[in-house]
Parts: sequence; structure tokens; C-alpha cells
Amino acid sequence: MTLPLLDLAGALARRRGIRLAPDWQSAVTIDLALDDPEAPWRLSEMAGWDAPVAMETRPGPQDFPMLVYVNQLGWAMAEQWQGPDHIRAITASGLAEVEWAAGLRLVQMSFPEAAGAENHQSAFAVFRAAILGRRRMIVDATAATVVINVLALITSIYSMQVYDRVIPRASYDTLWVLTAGMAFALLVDFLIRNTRAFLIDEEASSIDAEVSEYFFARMQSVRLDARPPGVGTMAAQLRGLEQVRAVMASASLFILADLPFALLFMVVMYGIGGSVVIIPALTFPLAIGAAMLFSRMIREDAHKSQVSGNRKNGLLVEALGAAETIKANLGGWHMLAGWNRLVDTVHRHDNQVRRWSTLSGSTFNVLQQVAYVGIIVLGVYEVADHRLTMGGLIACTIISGRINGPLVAALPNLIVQWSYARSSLQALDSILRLPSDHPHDRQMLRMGPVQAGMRLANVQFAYPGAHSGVDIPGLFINRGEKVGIIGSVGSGKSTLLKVMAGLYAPAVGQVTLDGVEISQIAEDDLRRQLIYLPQSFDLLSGSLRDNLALGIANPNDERLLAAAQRTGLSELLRQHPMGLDLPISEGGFGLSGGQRALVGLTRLLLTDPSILLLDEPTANLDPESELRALQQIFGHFAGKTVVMVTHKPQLLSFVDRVLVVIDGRLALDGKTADVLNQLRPKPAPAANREVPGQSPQQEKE
Ligand SMILES: Nc1ncnc2c1ncn2[C@@H]1O[C@H](COP(=O)(O)OP(=O)(O)OP(=O)(O)O)[C@@H](O)[C@H]1O
Repeated sequence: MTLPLLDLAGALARRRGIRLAPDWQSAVTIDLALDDPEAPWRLSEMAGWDAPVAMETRPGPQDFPMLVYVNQLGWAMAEQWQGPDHIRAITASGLAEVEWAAGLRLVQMSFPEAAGAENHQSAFAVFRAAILGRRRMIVDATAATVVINVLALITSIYSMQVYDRVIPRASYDTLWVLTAGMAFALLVDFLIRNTRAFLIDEEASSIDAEVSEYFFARMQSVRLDARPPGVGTMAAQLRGLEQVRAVMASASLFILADLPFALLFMVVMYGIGGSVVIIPALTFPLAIGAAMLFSRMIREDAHKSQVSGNRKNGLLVEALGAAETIKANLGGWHMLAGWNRLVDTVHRHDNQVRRWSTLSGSTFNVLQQVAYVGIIVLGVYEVADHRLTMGGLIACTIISGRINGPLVAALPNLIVQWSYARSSLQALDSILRLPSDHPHDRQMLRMGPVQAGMRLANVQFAYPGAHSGVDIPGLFINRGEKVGIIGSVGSGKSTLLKVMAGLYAPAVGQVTLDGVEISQIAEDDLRRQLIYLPQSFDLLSGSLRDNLALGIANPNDERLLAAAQRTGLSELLRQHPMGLDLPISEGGFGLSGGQRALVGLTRLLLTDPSILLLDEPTANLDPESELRALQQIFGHFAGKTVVMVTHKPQLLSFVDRVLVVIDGRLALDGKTADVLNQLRPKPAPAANREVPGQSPQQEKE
């Protein structure tokens, strides 16, 4: 049994139910020996994880599994206690019992959870979890809010004392004592307000980072066949995160924390001014009611403006991406017309929102003034009846300012922000509803190299809203087989390959590797064993080296250059002064179509899969480069399974078996020579004969 450290760490993570990022191993650039006592620390450092924690005391049963260092054997997985003095461990040479002693090196790895690993049902729940996960910030900010509100009362008490005690008796000493107290209160207020703002801003950034990481990872895990067609629109929907964050994780939320204090202030006002409290008791609920009404009025327009805004972004992305086609075909006017229509729609709805927002602003302003005047008028009668002092009346007007003040003044903004955020949340919910590559209710299985082969059983797949797709009652591809897939344009070859690669999930039936359904295989294992090369190999921004080494564990320049030499990519490296550092710009520009294909083929040579699925890998290459690259690929992967879609009959000499796809179904399946023979035009009318459903290979299975 071999147990290299990376496999050991992967197995440990799986035992602990932690799903690591699929490419976590790619960060490990040097070999880590199992018998290196520092290996777990080195691994964590390279992978960017927190340092492992060494057990200082005797571990409890709940602490297992973890790593244990066994003399002469090196690191192993400590599974559990086996009796009071022994620990059961899986070592490089099998199961072992390790005697517990005080100096035994037992280590707990600090694995990070892969982003998006938690299963949230709604976007609101994602934000709520991120905010509630910061209890300390909530407690501190709430405490600060309480103090700020209590300090606000001091101003009113100060004014009351000055008008009732200081002015009638001209007692300047009292004035200065009160003023000193007031100055101190103002200083504390200043400090606490700033601390609160600082605290919230700090946490808002970390909430933002956590939430955006979650959504980015979730967006990436959306199953390819379920992805909505508008990429730009989807990107804009994700950008809506910022609006939601601005409302949910910013100081404006703490304005709402002032809400309960409005009641406290009314109680205090009742204590000072008695019946005067009737005025804010009427105007405050009126303001809240009006806010709810305005938010209802704004909601629909905000949503429509948001949807059109997202589509505007989609159109922009499309116009930039398809610039060549648009320019070459005079499509600019068509795009501009679409753009102008969307801009008009956005403006129409935004203007409506702005109108309601202005109206709400002036309504709340009037309500504040009405409350102020109302308190003065009622207060005058109360003062005349000696039920209220002058100072009391002034204090009541100040308190009324606090009740209706910051919260009511902030309402118009908050309503608009919330309306847009609400619409963004709906868009984010629609992303969360899309099926994921890794359903959370499924336990992922690990697997090593494929021993038997790939089977498709009763597989049916159709694109959403379309009739086309694939329908394969049965197909088995044996380990080591070289299979070609041919068929006319749009017959379903690429779709079949993507279903085989597990990128598209069939609606019915199963694709299995050694009997295990591929949707149940842990993603890192699946992508190591099953390599899929798409028809158009897209490059990512960065350097050529980054693109060649993407997701490859242990890449180094010698390996990259050796692989490039074999496919012919080295020609490009020779021509370019920057070599492997050749920059690839955003969108993957910088190389020709053929060079891009060579990058994809070179990268293949750096992998060690069981099965290769190649979709027209050499469509963009000249005959010479094509031959060279395919000889290298088929030579290098001689013992592996290779399935290759192609339109070129001459490439079928590389394969032993050919599948012919017509309308998403297997029309022929057999040895290359037999199939080519059958496809050769025959003089007799028997050429149109129906093809039997079962191939010799299938029957064997
Ligand atoms: N994303 C999609 N949404 C809806 N229909 C699609 C989508 N992609 C492909 N199709 C349809 O599915 C059918 C099969 O397409 P597929 O790309 O598998 O054909 P193909 O045999 O690989 O063609 P080609 O030789 O041109 O590459 C076609 O009719 C195509 O229009």
C-alpha cells in the first residue's frame, strides 16, 4: 500500500467530511516525503492553510482521525483508539497499532472548507449567515448604539436644566458644571460613533469577501448544461451582491437599530412633557407606514430597472466579445439599437424610482416639521397650564428630533437601496437554484485509476427547451481502447463527449466508471482520471506558463518545455522573447487558434489520466502539426483510453473503434475498418439499410 502525503491529507479531509478545493494539490510544488517529520507543516504552508495543530495532551475519541508519525514508517492516519494504550493507524505498509506515549506526534490538519461548500437555500441566508457569524461585531455595535442613544438624551436634559435652573437663577457655576458634563458626553459620543463606523466598515469588507467568494464558487459549480445562456447577464446578477452588501452590512442597517430607541425616547418624553408625547406617537408610526408604502411603490420599478440593467451588461459583454463578427457584418447598428432600447428602459424605471424617492424625502421632511410645530403648539398650552416648564418643552422638541431624526431622515435612501437590493437578492436566488456539480446531499466517492472502463446505460440528455441531445441505450468503452466518434455537423458528438465527461448530467440513465456513477465521484479524483479537451481550448489571462500548468500538480519549467517540444508548441516559445512568460490577456487573447490548440494538447501531456476525451483536438492545425501532435498524444497515452471526436477520416487510423452518431444516436459502432467499410458508398440499394442498435462490443458486455 502506498500512502504519499498528498493522498494521506486528501483521505484525512474526506474522513472529516471536508471538501477541499478541487485544485488544492496544484499548490504543492515539491515532493513531500512521508518520513519528513515537518511534512504536514510544509504541506499546509504551500497549500495556504493554517498551520497543523500538534496534540499536546492525550486525544479523546472525538479528536480522530488525525495524522500520526510512526517511527520508520513516517506519517500515517490515526483512526481511533484501539484499547486504552494503542491507536489504530493506516500506515504506508498497511494497518498498524501504535503505542500511545506522551511524546507521540499526533497532528490535526487545519483544512479550509472549499468556498461555497455550505448549502444555502437563498441569497438572504448567505448574507445572514455571514453577518450572524460575526457575533462580536453585532454585540459591540449594538452596545455602541445603546450608548449613543443614551448620550442623545443628555442633550435634552442639559437644555432643560439650563432653561429651568440656570437662566431663572443666573447660576453660572451650575451652567459650567453642566457644560463640562455635556462636553464630556459629546466627546464620548464622537469616539463611540467613529469606533462603531470603523468596526462596521472593517467587518463589512470581510463579509463582502466571504459572501462574494461563496457566490463566485457557487456560480462556477453551476452545471454546464444548466447554465443560463446570458453570461453577461449572469455576471451582472452577481454584481448585485454589492448592492445587497451595501444595505445589509453597512451602517445604514444600524440606523434600524435606532428603532426600539424611538419607543424609549417617547417614554422619556412622556415623563417630561406628559401629553405632548401624543405628537411623535402619531407622526412616528405614520412615517414608518409611509416608508412601507413608498417601498411598495418603488419595488416594481427598481426590479425592472435592475433586470434591464443586467441585460445591458449582457449586451455589452456580447458586443465586445463578438466585435469581429459585428464589425465584419455591419452588425453595429443592430447592437446599438438594442443598447439604446435597454438604456431607455433603465432610465424610465430609474426616473420613476427617483420620483418616488424625492416624494418620500419631502414627505418625511414635512412629517418632521409637523411633529416639531405640533409639540410647540401643544407644549404652549401645557406650559400655560403649568404642567410643563419652558426647559421641559425645549427638551421635548430635542427628543422629538431624535425620534424622527436620523432614522426618518435616512428612510428615503434606505427604501431605494433596499428595493434594488431586494431585486438583486431575487437574481442571486435564481443562481442558487441552478443545479450544482456537487449536490450537497450526496456523499462523494474517491477513486483511483479506472480499471474496467466507462459505461453509458440508457443515457438520455436534451438541452433545456430543445429536442436535440443524445440518446444512448448502451455503450461500454474498455480500458485502453482508442475510440473515434464521427458524424455530421450538429449530430451530437460534442454533446455525447460532454455527457461522458460528466459536464452534462443526463436526464435519464447513468454514466459510470468501474461501476461508479461519475456524478458521485469526488471532483478532484474525477478530473484527474477523466481529462476532457474541448473543441475550442480557451486560455485564461496570465502567462502561457499559468495556462499550461492550470490544475497540474508539480509543474516545473523542464516538464512544461519537454511537453511543448513534443507537440510543437516549442516553436512559439522560440519565436517569443518572453518564452513561458508570454502574456495572455483577459479573454485568452494573444495566441492564434492553432497555437491555442497546441497549448491544450501540450497540457494533456502533463496529465496522467485513465481516460482522455478529445473534441476535434486538431481542427485548427495544419496537417503536419496535426500528425505530429496526434502521434505524440496517442504514443504517450498508448495504454490509456482515448475517445476522440473528429470530422477527418484520415485521423481514424489512430483509433481501433469508431462510433457513428446520427441525430444523437449511435448509428454504427465497430472496428475502424468495419465501420469505414460500411460507410463506403455501396453500389446496391442496401446502403440505406437500418443499422442494428447493438454493436459487437456492446453485445460482449
Ligand atoms: N447549448 C445548447 N443549447 C441548445 N442546443 C444545443 C446547445 N449546444 C448544442 N445544441 C444542439 O445540440 C445538437 C448537437 O450539438 P453538438 O455540438 O453536440 O453537435 P456536434 O455533432 O458536435 O456538431 P459539430 O460537428 O458541428 O461540432 C445540435 O443540434 C445543436 O444545435
